[in-house]
Amino acid sequence: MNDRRSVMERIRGMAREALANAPDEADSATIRDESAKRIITEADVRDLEEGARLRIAADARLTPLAADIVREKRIELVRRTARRGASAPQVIAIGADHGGYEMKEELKKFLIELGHHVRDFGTDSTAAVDYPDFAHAVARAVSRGEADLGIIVDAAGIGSAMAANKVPGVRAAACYSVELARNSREHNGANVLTLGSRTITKEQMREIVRTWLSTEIGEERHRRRVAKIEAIERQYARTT
Ligand SMILES: O=C(CO)[C@H](O)[C@H](O)COP(=O)(O)O
Repeated sequence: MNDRRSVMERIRGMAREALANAPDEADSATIRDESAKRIITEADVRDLEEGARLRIAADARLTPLAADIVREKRIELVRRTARRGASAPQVIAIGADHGGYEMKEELKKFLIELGHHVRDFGTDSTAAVDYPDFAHAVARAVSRGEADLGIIVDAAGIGSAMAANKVPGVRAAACYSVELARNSREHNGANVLTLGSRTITKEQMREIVRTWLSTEIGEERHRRRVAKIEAIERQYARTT
């Protein structure tokens, strides 16, 4: 039974990945597709014609020279954005305190249904614990690259965000709605989501998580601002 379920999950995951990678109708006129690259260099753009369209990954960066050529030749960059609900399988670290334990268990089932790999950092019951311990464990996994993203649940979702945001490289956002979830990814590149089990229903949790996972950071201006957040972090980083 478990084998059958895991085969079904893998098939669903592959279908989602294929959908996410399929070209958009609107992209059929794209002259070149460089969406597999994270860095677009001069070599990728120099032979494109004036006004050409170039399809690139949502989080791709352009070297200064490539950016100059794009500007000069008025090349249209078509950034690829993930379709709603169509995120590729990822490793997601999850955690909760006693107030978030039950919702964390629902969340775990939901993430597995979506085809993601879950690393559960506890807690494992409704016995009272301290949320910073669990928020820290999830945030550290994201910071070290042991998980792609993290989701933490406590009663309000606020304390866990505060704790997680102390960990270098973590941008945790407490989201109470689908709109905030989308905004936290598109504008702020949030890599940790915190939820308040007493502020949302299980159905809202699923919609918030689905949206959060299937939204990527958007336009150049948002990435520039996130880079500034990172620069502030570096400014205060201890060297000893
Ligand atoms: O929401 C939280 C942090 O943001 C905690 O879940 C909340 O503070 C726990 O409180 P209590 O010990 O009274 O259950």
